[in-house]
Amino acid sequence: MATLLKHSAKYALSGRLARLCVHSRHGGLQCLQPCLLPHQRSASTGSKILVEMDNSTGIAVLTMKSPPVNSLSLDFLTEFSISLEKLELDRGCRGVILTSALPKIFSAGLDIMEMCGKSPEHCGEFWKAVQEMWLRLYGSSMITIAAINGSSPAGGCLMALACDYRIMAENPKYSIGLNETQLGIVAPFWFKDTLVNTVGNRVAELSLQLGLLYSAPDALRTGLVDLLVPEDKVLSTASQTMTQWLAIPGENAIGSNPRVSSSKVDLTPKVHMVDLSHSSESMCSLNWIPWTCSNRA
Ligand SMILES: CCCC/C=C/CC(=O)SCCNC(=O)CCNC(=O)[C@H](O)C(C)(C)COP(=O)(O)OP(=O)(O)OC[C@H]1O[C@@H](n2cnc3c(N)ncnc32)[C@H](O)[C@@H]1OP(=O)(O)O
Repeated sequence: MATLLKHSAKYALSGRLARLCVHSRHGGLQCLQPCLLPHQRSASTGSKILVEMDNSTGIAVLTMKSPPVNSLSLDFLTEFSISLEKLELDRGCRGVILTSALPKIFSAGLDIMEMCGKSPEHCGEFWKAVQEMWLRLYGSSMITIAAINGSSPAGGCLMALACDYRIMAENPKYSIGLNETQLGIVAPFWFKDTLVNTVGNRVAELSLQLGLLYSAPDALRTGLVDLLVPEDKVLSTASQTMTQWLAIPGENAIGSNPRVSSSKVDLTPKVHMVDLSHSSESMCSLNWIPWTCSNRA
């Protein structure tokens, strides 16, 4: 039982993770959920995001559940940022695993309908929400791991790139990448910077110029994701990886205990980011919609 409780402490997440089974000392498979005490976990759900927090490990699972494709609408982005902010303010939360409840899709990226025929005010509000999502995720003082259990084009890829570590299902049918160019859009510079920070200049250059979507194996080869695992192991591997990351002593690792206050997080070492507001302006001034923006002649 002690071993099992230790495992429970390690993996004890309500809902999806809590349903994980481990080998007990006695050889059989045991489900962790019955071992969890109610006070160890909490769950909150909005219409598009489910947050499951395990207080014994300090790990939260943030599950996107907005059919059909977890597109990043204004409502979605608002709920996402609020969820992340709440976790950030919860000093017991040290790590966040981002995943999807939808089969085959992590996120389809920005919701195209939000940018189609909308007023400049709406575009501005929407774009601000995109930036807010990225800032919250990228600048988080918690360890963030993307458990990519489906395709993740464009803004979906950006979300994954904003995390500290990416684990993807090794399904060759799933693809990931910043494919904006294929849609006739130029990815904003901070999308580009986030990609460069992960895969380096040359791969980023080719990816962005050609709007490449990588299959899971190719994404691993280029360094776009860090690890491929069988689909049914994505979440459990993310949990194990998180435990390793959280074991790094606090002085050396943002996100370890004691938590660094989010107000003290300095983004500059991670990205050369200046004024994001231009993206909003250019989107509106170009009257940006995917299928009317052409590439340069
Ligand atoms: C300053 C400018 C900055 C610009 C930055 C842009 C970044 C972006 O994120 S732009 C958005 C780019 N996204 C994409 O290109 C993804 C397009 N979608 C797909 O490739 C596929 O839909 C999928 C691989 C995600 C899923 O394929 P699947 O075959 O399973 O499903 P579908 O039949 O294609 O789609 C189902 C359903 O979902 C709607 N949909 C898909 N993507 C989006 C989206 N991004 N926004 C809104 N809605 C989307 C699709 O139209 C289908 O709807 P219906 O069932 O009603 O037809």
